[in-house]
Amino acid sequence: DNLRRVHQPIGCGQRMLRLDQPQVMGILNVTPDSFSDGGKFLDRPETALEHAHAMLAAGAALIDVGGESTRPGAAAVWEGDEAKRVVPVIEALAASGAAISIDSRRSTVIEAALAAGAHIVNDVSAMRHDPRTAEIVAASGAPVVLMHAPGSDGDLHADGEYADVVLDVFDALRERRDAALAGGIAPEKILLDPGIGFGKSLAENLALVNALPMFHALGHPILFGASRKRMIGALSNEAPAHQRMAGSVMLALKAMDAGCQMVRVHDVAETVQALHVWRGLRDAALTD
Ligand SMILES: Nc1nc2ncc(COP(=O)(O)O)nc2c(=O)[nH]1
Repeated sequence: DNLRRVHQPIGCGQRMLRLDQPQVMGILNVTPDSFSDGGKFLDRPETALEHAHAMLAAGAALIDVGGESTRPGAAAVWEGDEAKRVVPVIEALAASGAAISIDSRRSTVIEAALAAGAHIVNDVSAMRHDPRTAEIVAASGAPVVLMHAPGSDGDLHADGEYADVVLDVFDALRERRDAALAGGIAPEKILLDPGIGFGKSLAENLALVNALPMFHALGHPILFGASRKRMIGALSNEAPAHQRMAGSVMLALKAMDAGCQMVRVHDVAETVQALHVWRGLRDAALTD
């Protein structure tokens, strides 16, 4: 039933999001300082909505709305302000029929986002930051992304101490999955994410990317997010964040080749175009 679970669609409001084809999640950071697109959308919500609709038109299956930058060293934002940033955008997007995930670690923000029309919860702390989150997610029936970050509940970028980063992240995700099940969240509502760039060195991030197929053994859809992250800059003569598109697309394809069900990206049009080529090549490999 693991195989069945990872291939069955997940609920997105009245619609279902198919996971038997890789899906593209478009990033909408409504924050002053997210590391690669900070500040563009915070002070003018209409530009945020335009950008979201452009990503949907370019083929994003859903929009991931975040109001707190998770960049290393980012200033903490009061949860009330975080909610004020994301709720209006989510309400407007939901009214237009878009599929939406809320990228937050705070139960009050998650609660407000779900009430505003978000369909999926994307918690970079894997529901460790806020003890109320599991009960809110369970009660809502919303699918939840559990992402690995080694820091304690506060610091997402505390250096992880790994004996073997792949096995340790695998075990940590299994533990968070089990905690979610114990909290009353159905297995088919859980997606997992290795948390590229969160408390991992370049070598550890690369090991995780190369071992992505292993994470299917946990029996849940895998979300992969490396878009514009520092590992790309580190591998491509320190290209600044906004110049990491080719590397981001390559990593998204690598994840899709590894069977990941969803990729979280800034550059949607380019990723979707690459996905079409990837699908063409894959389908050509199959003879009738
Ligand atoms: N599930 C998930 N959520 C995330 N949220 C924020 C960031 C940080 O990147 P951003 O500042 O570009 O959003 N990365 C992830 C990620 O890799 N996976």
